Amino acid sequence: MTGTSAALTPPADAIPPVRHPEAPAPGELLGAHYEHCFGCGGGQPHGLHLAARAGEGVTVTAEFTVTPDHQGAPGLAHGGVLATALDETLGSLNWLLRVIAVTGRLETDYVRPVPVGTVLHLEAEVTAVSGRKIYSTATGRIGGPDGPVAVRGYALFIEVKVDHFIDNGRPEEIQAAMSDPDQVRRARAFEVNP
Ligand SMILES: CCCCC/C=C\C/C=C\C/C=C\C/C=C\CCCC(=O)SCCNC(=O)CCNC(=O)[C@H](O)C(C)(C)COP(=O)(O)OP(=O)(O)OC[C@H]1O[C@@H](n2cnc3c(N)ncnc32)[C@H](O)[C@@H]1OP(=O)(O)O
Repeated sequence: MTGTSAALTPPADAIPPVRHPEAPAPGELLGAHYEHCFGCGGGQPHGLHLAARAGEGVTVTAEFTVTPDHQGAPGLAHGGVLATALDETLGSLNWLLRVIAVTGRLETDYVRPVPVGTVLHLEAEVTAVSGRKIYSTATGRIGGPDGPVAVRGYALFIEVKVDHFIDNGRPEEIQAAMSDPDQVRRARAFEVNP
């Protein structure tokens, strides 16, 4: 069984997403949005180290290698970790819109078990935008980019300002991020929307 709830159905006045003119070219790696992000950061030893690449339009592809650190049942990926992979891939789409957004709702279908050692091939696209609401979907395949679907994700992201993090994040990490020129550059890039 698959499908999404009413909250993930774009309203009638939703519009197609618009790729930002300065979005990375198709094929370009997006890079981590934060060094200590569990989904994409290089500074998390047991993180997913998910690497997303811009696609055509408002799409991305990403790969995630399931390691023994990601198990739920013996030899199988934990469902919450797979949801994280979907969340991270879906979240990276917002960089192509140059919008900072957080996950409001994420729904998942688990279609096939994902063994340790698997490379999960993810693809995601923004399907619609309505005001601050960004609707997107993703699939994760095993055995190759054209292999069988193992997981599907459907999400609603909500646009926020940088202040969302500054006001809510623990001060230690916020201070460290604000002292990191790369992080500040990335945060500023979001703020110069045309
Ligand atoms: C130098 C300092 C550096 C700082 C860092 C700078 C840059 C960082 C760069 C990138 C980082 C960006 C994101 C991280 C990326 C990837 C990680 C993966 C993604 C995540 O892991 S991210 C963490 C998990 N995520 C949260 O931690 C969210 C917690 N949450 C909230 O913070 C609020 O809840 C919020 C903001 C979501 C909304 O709050 P709000 O007050 O702004 O807006 P409001 O409630 O009015 O909602 C507006 C419209 O969305 C609808 N709506 C809202 N929520 C809904 C739901 N759940 N279902 C259905 N509809 C929903 C309403 O119904 C309304 O719809 P309508 O307009 O039609 O009435």
